[in-house]
Amino acid sequence: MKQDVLIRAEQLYRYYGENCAVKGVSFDVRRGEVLGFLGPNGAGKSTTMQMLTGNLAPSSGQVWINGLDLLDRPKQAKRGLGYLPEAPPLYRELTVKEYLAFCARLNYIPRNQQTKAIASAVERCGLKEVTKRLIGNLSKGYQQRVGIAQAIIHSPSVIILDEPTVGLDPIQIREIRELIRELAQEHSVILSTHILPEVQTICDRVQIINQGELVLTDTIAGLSQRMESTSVLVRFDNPPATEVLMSLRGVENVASQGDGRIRLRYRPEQDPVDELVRRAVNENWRLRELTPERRTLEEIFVSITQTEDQQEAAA
Ligand SMILES: Nc1ncnc2c1ncn2[C@@H]1O[C@H](COP(=O)(O)OP(=O)(O)OP(=O)(O)O)[C@@H](O)[C@H]1O
Repeated sequence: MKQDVLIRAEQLYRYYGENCAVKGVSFDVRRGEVLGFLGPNGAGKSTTMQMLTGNLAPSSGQVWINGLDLLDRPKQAKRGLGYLPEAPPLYRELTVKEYLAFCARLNYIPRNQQTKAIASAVERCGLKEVTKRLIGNLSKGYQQRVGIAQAIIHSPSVIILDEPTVGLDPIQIREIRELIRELAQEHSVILSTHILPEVQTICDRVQIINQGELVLTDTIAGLSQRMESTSVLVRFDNPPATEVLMSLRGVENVASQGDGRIRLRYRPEQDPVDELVRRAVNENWRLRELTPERRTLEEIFVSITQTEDQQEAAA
């Protein structure tokens, strides 16, 4: 396995009784990468995260962490991993410091290095002011920071965060995202989420899972490209016939919007705007408006994760 692949999942399957929740999921996470694992509720994100962290046995398939087979050598393999589950395992009756000391022991950090490891996690997660407070009395945002601190206390090469901002208020969300970005400078991160902007703002690469299957893997730059315009809204005082617009190179669909505007959809590699403007001038269509439309990430997500019937029902 190449040195810079920190996690490799190969053909992971997981059944719950008859229900196949994860179907043949394979991917790599490389050093320095922030991978967004995106999918609607029930898509199989948590099940996959639990298999990657050794908390749930796959029905079949394999996971390697830093080249170590997770099923064959679970103890050694897990040392390279930090995990923040959807419901972090916090002890509300302990102080932050007591809890992190407990986590340091759980992660087999040698006794003479524990104080340093705790101080570093406290510093990096912005917990300095609250080390003596009971976890149960902290705000949800601070509790999430404590959850992240326990995930990084043993300096793992990969951190897996399952829905880290769910239930937080907008300011806390912004702070936790900022913290994740900082952590990403030293660790590879897998971020499982159903929140699209989270992926856009934090990740380098995204994978979309739907009904247990990976349906898209792309870089954030590639995703931005998919969002580029493939339609344009136009309005003419002297509109040509629909057939004329249909005959423009690249145009696939012409739809009147009822307010005098017309939407032209075209193939991504064949932008018809230059020809349209030229002909509008030459043939006196009296062009009054021309607005390129961008697909939102949300639309791409819906088009990938819903069937045509579902999209029509939602429209
Ligand atoms: N312990 C379980 N027993 C039976 N079915 C389960 C169990 N855990 C999950 N499932 C089912 O497996 C499928 C995938 O669930 P999973 O929790 O992995 O999805 P998810 O993408 O993490 O969704 P969410 O964001 O809602 O947590 C769902 O159909 C769910 O009902």
